[in-house]
Amino acid sequence: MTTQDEKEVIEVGIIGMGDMGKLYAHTLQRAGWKVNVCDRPENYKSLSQELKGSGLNVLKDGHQVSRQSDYIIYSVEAAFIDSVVAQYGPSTKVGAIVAGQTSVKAPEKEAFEKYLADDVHILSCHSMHGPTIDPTDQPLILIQHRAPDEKLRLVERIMSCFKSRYVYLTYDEHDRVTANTQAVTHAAFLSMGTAWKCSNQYPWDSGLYRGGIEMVKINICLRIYSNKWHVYAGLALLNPSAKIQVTQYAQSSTDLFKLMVAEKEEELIKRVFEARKGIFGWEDEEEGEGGGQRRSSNRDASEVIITRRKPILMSDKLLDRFNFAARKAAQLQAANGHGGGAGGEEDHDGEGRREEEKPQPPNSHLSLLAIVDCWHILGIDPYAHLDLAATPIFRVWIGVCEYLFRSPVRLRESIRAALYDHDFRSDDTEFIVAARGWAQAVQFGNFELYQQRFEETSTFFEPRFEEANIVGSEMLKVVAVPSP
Ligand SMILES: NC(=O)C1=CN([C@@H]2O[C@H](COP(=O)(O)OP(=O)(O)OC[C@H]3O[C@@H](n4cnc5c(N)ncnc54)[C@H](OP(=O)(O)O)[C@@H]3O)[C@@H](O)[C@H]2O)C=CC1
Ligand SMILES: O=C(O)C(=O)Cc1ccc(O)cc1
Repeated sequence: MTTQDEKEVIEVGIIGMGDMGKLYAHTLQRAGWKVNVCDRPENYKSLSQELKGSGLNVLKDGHQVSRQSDYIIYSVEAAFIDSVVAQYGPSTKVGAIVAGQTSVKAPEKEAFEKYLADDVHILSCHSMHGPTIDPTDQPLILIQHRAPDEKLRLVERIMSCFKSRYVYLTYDEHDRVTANTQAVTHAAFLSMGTAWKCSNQYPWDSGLYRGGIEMVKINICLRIYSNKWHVYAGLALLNPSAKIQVTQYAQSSTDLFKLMVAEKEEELIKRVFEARKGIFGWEDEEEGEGGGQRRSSNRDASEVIITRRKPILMSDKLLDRFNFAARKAAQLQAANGHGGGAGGEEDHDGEGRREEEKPQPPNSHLSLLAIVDCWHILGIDPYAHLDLAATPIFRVWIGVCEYLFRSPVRLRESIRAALYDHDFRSDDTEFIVAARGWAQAVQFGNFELYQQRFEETSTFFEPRFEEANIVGSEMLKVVAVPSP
């Protein structure tokens, strides 16, 4: 049967028409598949109204979707997966394939095994990007858990319209990898946000946060806080591996901070440079660089260089580009009468210099030193994850860490600032408290506590979300596409 013939007979079903469900439903429908969708029964009327004329077949509930679809994707909150599959799973059409979009797979696997009859296949998925990112070239994880190869081929044909890059993992591999890539990365950005909120100061107002790395920290942090808390809570609290990573991140931050306040210079340098060698492979005073093995053909060579060892993800030029995007967004925001700040300061200082020409103040960059230390202690190779399940945010995160660590001069400046520049002490103190607080929230597994922590900070930053999302999108666009 050709794919065109398959489109006549195969029906795709989506249960949960939130952001990801809608992205999937519209993309699949545009590719010519018949798509049955539903949200909660109480949303049936409003959803039917909203999707009138869209070509999507809106049904009342998950029973109806399950009974008539050949490939069903659950796209609901991770915390609800058990109860939703318990409800609709028994209605699944005989021989159908069932998948979940859930960001954490342990509860999904358990629910599918518990509630799905033996005559249905389990072949799950996870798009490694948010609903506003172009799925082209992004990793799309496929998990062939209980299904023959012919069903995998069918799923590949159906999903080909996303133009994503298939990555084949088991359920358990998925959770280990995403704990390393997503959970601990989010913990770092969530901690920055909480720390700034507890200092009761927007970082762009204090004058301490200028320059490309700062732009990344601020805008990605705000991007995360502008999203739905349940996505981050689910993937951290329900992933058995996430506790280890997030706890170590808080521990690494604390250990480094203690060396900083005690001004133990030698010990701090030793620890940071050991982590540098372990993660990036650069010897003590060696300037990390590509080695020029192979260059990406469709990019500026200074932006992405494929090396024998590791790709270089971030350059001065890219960071400058972020600064530029940030200034543009700030101007736009100011023009719209909303102030303007998360994107950077005015174009010129009193001396007529453009922002990027002003000397950049040194920064302890504790959050970056801590993540590299954390990867090193846990034996995580972040580069190995680039080919597997890297989200755009994770790529930006490795990129800025690599940028800081690449130059021994830059790294030593940061260590010096950490030890002797007390301007950052109070923010770093808040950061430690925040990192430990987030680690506890994950250890306790308490959704309410997580939601409360998340919302307290997101409310603080809300006025700047629009601006930060413009800049954040620009950053992710530039770094997001995996190197060929
Ligand atoms: N957002 C992201 O960046 C990504 C999210 N994911 C994962 O995808 C899944 C969906 O996320 P996302 O779309 O962002 O979240 P949303 O909150 O936007 O969507 C979830 C939808 O499922 C609905 N729902 C809940 N219970 C039922 C039910 N019994 N029957 C039908 N629908 C139901 C929700 O309704 P209600 O709001 O009333 O509860 C909501 O509309 C999550 O598991 C998430 O982890 C994966 C990749 C990226
Ligand atoms: O890139 C990130 O880490 C995001 O924040 C977006 C995201 C959230 C949840 C997922 O399951 C996949 C991607």
